[in-house]
Amino acid sequence: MPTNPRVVKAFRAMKALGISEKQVKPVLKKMLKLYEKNWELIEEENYRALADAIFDEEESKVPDENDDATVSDSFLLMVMLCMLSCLPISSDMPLGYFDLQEGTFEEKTRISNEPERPFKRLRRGQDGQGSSQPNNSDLVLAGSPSRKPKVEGKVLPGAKSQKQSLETRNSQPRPISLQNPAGNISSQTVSPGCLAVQEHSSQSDLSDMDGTLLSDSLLSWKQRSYKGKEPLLPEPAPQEKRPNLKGSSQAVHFKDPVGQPSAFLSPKQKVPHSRALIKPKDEPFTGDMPFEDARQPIAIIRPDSASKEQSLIQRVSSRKQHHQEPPASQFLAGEDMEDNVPVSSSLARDSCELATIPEDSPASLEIATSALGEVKISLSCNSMLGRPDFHMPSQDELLQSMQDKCLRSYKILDPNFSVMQMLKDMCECFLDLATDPSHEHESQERILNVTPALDLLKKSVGVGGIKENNHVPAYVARGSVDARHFDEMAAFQIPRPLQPLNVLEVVQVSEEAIENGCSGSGKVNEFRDAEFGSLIVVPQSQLTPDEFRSLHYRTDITKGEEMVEIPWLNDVNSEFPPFFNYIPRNLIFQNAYVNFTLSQTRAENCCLACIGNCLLSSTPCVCSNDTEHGFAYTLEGFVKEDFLEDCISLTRDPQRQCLSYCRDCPLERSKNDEILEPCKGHVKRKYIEECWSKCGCHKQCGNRVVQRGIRCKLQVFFTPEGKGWGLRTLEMLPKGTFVCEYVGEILTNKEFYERKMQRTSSSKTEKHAYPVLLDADWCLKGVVKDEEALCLDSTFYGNIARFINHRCLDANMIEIPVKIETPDHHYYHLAFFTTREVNALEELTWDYGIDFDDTDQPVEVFPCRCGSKFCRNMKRSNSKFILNLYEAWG
Ligand SMILES: C[S@@+](CC[C@H](N)C(=O)[O-])C[C@H]1O[C@@H](n2cnc3c(N)ncnc32)[C@H](O)[C@@H]1O
Repeated sequence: MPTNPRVVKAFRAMKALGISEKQVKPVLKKMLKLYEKNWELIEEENYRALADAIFDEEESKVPDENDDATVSDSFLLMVMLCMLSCLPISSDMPLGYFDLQEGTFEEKTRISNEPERPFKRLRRGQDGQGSSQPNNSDLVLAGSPSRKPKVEGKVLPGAKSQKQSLETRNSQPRPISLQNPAGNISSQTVSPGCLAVQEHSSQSDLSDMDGTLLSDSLLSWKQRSYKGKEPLLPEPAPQEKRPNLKGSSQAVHFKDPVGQPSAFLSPKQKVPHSRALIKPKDEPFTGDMPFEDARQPIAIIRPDSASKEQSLIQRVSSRKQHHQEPPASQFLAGEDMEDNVPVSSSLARDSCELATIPEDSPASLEIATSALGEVKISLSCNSMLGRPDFHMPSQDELLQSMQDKCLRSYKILDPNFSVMQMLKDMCECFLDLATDPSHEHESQERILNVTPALDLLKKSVGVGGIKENNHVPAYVARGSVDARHFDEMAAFQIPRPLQPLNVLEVVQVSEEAIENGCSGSGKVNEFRDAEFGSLIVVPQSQLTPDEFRSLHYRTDITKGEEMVEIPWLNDVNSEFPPFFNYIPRNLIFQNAYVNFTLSQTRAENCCLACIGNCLLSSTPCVCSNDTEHGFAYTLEGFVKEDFLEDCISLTRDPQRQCLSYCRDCPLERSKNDEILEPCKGHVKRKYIEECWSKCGCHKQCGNRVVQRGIRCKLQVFFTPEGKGWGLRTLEMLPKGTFVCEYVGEILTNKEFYERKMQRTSSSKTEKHAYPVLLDADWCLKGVVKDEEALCLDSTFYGNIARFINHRCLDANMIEIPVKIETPDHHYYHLAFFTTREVNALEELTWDYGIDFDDTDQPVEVFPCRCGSKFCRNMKRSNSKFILNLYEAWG
């Protein structure tokens, strides 16, 4: 339980709305971070901000169209929220005794076997079990059809008066009625927190409510939350459908659709003893999920809105297609450009609209939309024209400034909040930043980053079809700004085919351009001089410096750091691999305590007396002590079958998997939260111990596999399933083959969280690699110190493993901790070995152990496209899932 009384109060207030602690916690945490623990902002208007944020969170979950209960749930929440604005919540109000009047909102009977969406509000009965501790009852729950109590009552509650409402709430716990299998209604007292229920006190309340609940605020909620969905807000209940207000008037009626006691999988409940929360998912798996990478700009806007009707010629971007189309047209606007670059008539849109915000500020905003729903926003900060102090603010600066402004001015929850106004403010922020001398240095750097790419474009005729004279200032033309030139928007690029690109030539030119100093202010002037009327023309092909590098390392992404070359290939689209610094070994970022000293490795921990190959010795030396039956490797260099199988079953087999729980979990501690969560458990693992420099054996000793580095022929490739880049083998790999190690920066978990928070607060959207915890040892000793609670982050520095994608349960690789230079276990290497024979060209995968339900974890959850029949992020029936699991593990 939280000890902070403000946290308790917040929980209490939300509970009164039928929102469980489990729903509140993650959102409250985020808000505390966002508001820098400014509780006043959270507590304002009876925690309206908090309720709003929770509501948004629920709304953002993948909608299940068939789940009518979801709509009902959300609807109830809306209603309650409206209530909240009229009814102050008292801190000493008993929890959970709001009743829902028997009424007329019918929730359709759930007949499907599908697991339910994790709408937690109706499942508070299970919340108490919500920790991730293994729960024997889970199997039963998972195997049985999930059912949800049917909420019969749907009368909109009323508040006759605040006083009366409070009295009602402060009265004794009231019974709720459960409809038994025979359909009789029996009353029984339900403990607080069992169900989301709604308050009313008398018939007159109801009369009031018919008129009052469908108030503006509720309607605005409705509009906000249920755009385009089926009746979200019922008409005011017709008189004849009004509930019976007699004896049971303060009761909630549930009806179990099939007359069985209801059983639910609470979101945190796990299918038996699974390390990685093997549990059928609620999110529908659809093959047509939008691909993040398919973002494309769509239009050119003429800042001069007078000629807007002729000025917008749009380029088709087919977001739904997986394969991006080759560039079919140039970007242009205005008659003067039409001859220069042909535009496919089929690509032009008839129904484009251009909205312009009135010119009453130093900046103007134009929004172009098409019938296909594509939108382009153009900010024209007119007052910058000709200003000598103009410089380009970074996107981070701009967003941060905008964020501050939102918090200050709007406090986010202003019901009249207008995005248009916000965007106008954004123009103003831009203007402020662009003319603030204190940011000038940074901005210059940014310009330097941009210009080589532009220079290249100028020189490389044929790249994306840009003609010699058609390239223009990409980010500034006559005071108009195109956001794509913030480097955050690098992914937001126009697709260009690789084929016509003469790679060598491009790289040469780019290097030449950089060497010749074709960057910086000189270029800026050149751009300013470019004559394109008042158009913003976006060059069709832009290579960022990172892309230049990627091209350069096309034949070896490791930059020569490994024994083998690892090329990359993209035959799906024209995306380049993300830029990162290739390192073949882990590097300490800053505070991690990793001691590699020779003196630390005591004589009794290494095989000083060995010579040659330890595996050939008649008695295994001390370096095999960590493994039960001698060395872990065979003479051929593979992990031994029994050891490997042991490792596999420890992580995959529900019967064998074993989680241990820290008393004081460093992971939770590192979040620096007011509300400390209990440890979520860490998988117990087996280690391999390799010989090291202090040992007497040869470098080619059979007990030195991981430290000798990558030997397999690998390739980084762009996956066609929408997982981004992946790693595959170009040769057949026998079972137990060492593939590579997970290499990255060694961070303390505190450092990692700080990094994560920075990324969140700066709204960075770049894709990043997955951090892995080095937590195998955390529960074996007492309290792990912060500087010893480590993880590896390969976002900025890493090796080839940063491209390995996740596969639920039956991945073809497994990660095994390998101890090499340090005798203690808080730092170790994480090595990938094949779990079976892997064919040439097969993608290499591992199970990240991710819980797709848990948003409060170090890693960010993604919609899984692993394709495994054990996928934990797929909608499937419980029974089939369990069947698959038992098929796999007997
Ligand atoms: C370690 S990176 C793997 C390389 C990544 N695909 C890339 O393009 O750089 C992890 C990220 O890859 C993506 N990813 C990995 N496995 C996936 C899967 N099974 N389904 C969908 N996306 C996946 C997610 O975006 C995840 O955050």
